Amino acid sequence: MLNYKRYRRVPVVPYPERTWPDKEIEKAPVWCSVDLRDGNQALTDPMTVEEKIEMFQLLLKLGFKEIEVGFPSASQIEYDFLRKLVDDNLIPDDVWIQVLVQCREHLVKRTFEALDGVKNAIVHIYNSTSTLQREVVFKKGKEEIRQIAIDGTKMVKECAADFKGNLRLEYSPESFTGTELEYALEVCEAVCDEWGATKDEPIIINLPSTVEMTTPNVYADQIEWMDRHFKDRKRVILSIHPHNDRGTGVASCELALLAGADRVEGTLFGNGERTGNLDILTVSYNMFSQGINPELNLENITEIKDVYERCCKMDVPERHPYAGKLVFTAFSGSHQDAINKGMQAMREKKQEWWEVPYLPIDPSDIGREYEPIVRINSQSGKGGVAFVMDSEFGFKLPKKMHKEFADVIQKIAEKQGEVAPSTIYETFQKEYLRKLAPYELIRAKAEDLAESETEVEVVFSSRGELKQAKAVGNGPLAALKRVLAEESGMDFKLLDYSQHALSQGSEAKAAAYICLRNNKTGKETYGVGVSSNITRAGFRAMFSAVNRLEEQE
Ligand SMILES: CC(=O)SCCNC(=O)CCNC(=O)[C@H](O)C(C)(C)COP(=O)(O)OP(=O)(O)OC[C@H]1O[C@@H](n2cnc3c(N)ncnc32)[C@H](O)[C@@H]1OP(=O)(O)O
Ligand SMILES: CC(C)C(=O)C(=O)O
Ligand SMILES: [Mg+2]
Repeated sequence: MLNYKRYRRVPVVPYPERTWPDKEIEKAPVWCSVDLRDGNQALTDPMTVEEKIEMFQLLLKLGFKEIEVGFPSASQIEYDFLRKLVDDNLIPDDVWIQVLVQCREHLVKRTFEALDGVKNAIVHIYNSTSTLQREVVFKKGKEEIRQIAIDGTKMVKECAADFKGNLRLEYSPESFTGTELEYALEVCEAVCDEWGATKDEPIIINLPSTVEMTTPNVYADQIEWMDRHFKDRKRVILSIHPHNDRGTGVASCELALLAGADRVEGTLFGNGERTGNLDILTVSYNMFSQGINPELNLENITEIKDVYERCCKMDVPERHPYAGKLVFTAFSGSHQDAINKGMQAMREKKQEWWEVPYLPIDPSDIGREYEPIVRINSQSGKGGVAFVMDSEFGFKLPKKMHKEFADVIQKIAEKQGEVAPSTIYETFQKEYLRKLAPYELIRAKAEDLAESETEVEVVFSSRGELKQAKAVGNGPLAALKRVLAEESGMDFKLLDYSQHALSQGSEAKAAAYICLRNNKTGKETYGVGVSSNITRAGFRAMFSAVNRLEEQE
């Protein structure tokens, strides 16, 4: 039996004054990417300097203005990377470079050496404040732990005196979510005071869920509580740094934004320690899907994914929100049908806003235009097959024909699994366009004899024998029907005819669809013809339908 009794419930914060549940996200926060630090420190194979540069360039392209580039005092690579950014002049003037360091003197000094020449720097210090870490890691009481934070602030202050660029301090009470709120506030206020933070020179107070321990509403309560208890809220930029241990990092972030956070730290695709950091892309695309400008350049998710996979040597899972290979694809019949109808309705209404069942956003808005929205397997239905024929090949099958053709594809799917669009098209050709026996049209001529009287003269092959025949009808198709009824000996009725252009311009082709019913058996079938000449397309469709009827007899 699962030994759940080994675990204790994390106490929630009693905070009935909370206001966040009535709020909405209305604008993007300040984003800070921690890919090159928190993401990088969690990789099996941390990024090389070259990979870090490629990732840095991507982050700039995406529009991040605050980027935590590493922990320069931790290793030579981290140090060298920051130096390369400075020496090669790779940092735009409007970008803040953030670096993480423990509250230890030699590390802070080394960090400032690495920062020499940076125009805008955020020095991020941290120490763990949680009950557990105080006891088992630091073996120190509250006073001493608070002193680590104050001492760290002093160390930064000292080094800052000689720093030439703009400098901002960030302080994180690491493992904030495992810390008593009053105590976390006390430590943060001590840091703010020591630093001398003011409204004009604010400090970043970053409240991480270093380990996600509770449901997102509890994190939101913790953030709102802090937001409303700072002595001087204006001197604080309230930042959050959610992790994703319970798989609810995105929800935690969104609720914490409602609760008053100004700034969000996270990574692309949620890379980071254990189950990762907050996925900034998902939160941003969620905003975008609600008509809010995420203030990041996210038009090409495929490029973002490529760079991420190359630099981090990790794969984005197929079901990952917005980026996963399968997230805009429907396999199941009712979804495909609804998507097909929704897209059609959008086109017909010429509607500006996006509203398609099962597709929260238009995949092409984020660079996902080349992947199929609909893929066919044995769970698919007629709407899906019709969608593929239309979107991939331009054939707008008449509604009544959807089932007939989908039944053919279903049999293939049941035998072999997924059916690729190319196979669907080959089957369509085999079943309709190249259904050339026993009767094949060679050539035909139609001449109007009177207002509703047309004579058709047709040369065709019948079971391999070349034949010629003439007939009159109230239109070319009616006349041709007579020829083929005579030749086949079948009694059939023309139930439906439709056509549409397949392509534009001088090479334009038309597709024609004809539905016949065999009066003896009651069976109905479609035939399809394509030609640059609309009458010939109709004739071909008639031959195709008659051949299919005869096959069924
Ligand atoms: C939640 C997070 O993501 S926090 C960031 C974590 N990231 C990293 O640690 C990656 C980079 N870190 C490193 O490369 C190394 O840890 C270094 C270079 C920073 C430090 O290396 P070392 O001093 O050799 O080892 P280590 O990190 O184990 O040091 C632990 C000591 O620092 C103390 N310490 C840990 N964190 C802090 C802190 N934030 N401030 C002050 N002291 C700290 C510990 O109590 C311990 O002290 P002790 O030696 O008296 O027991
Ligand atoms: C350094 C801090 C902010 C951190 O990464 C965490 O607590 O997760
Ligand atoms: Mg972290």
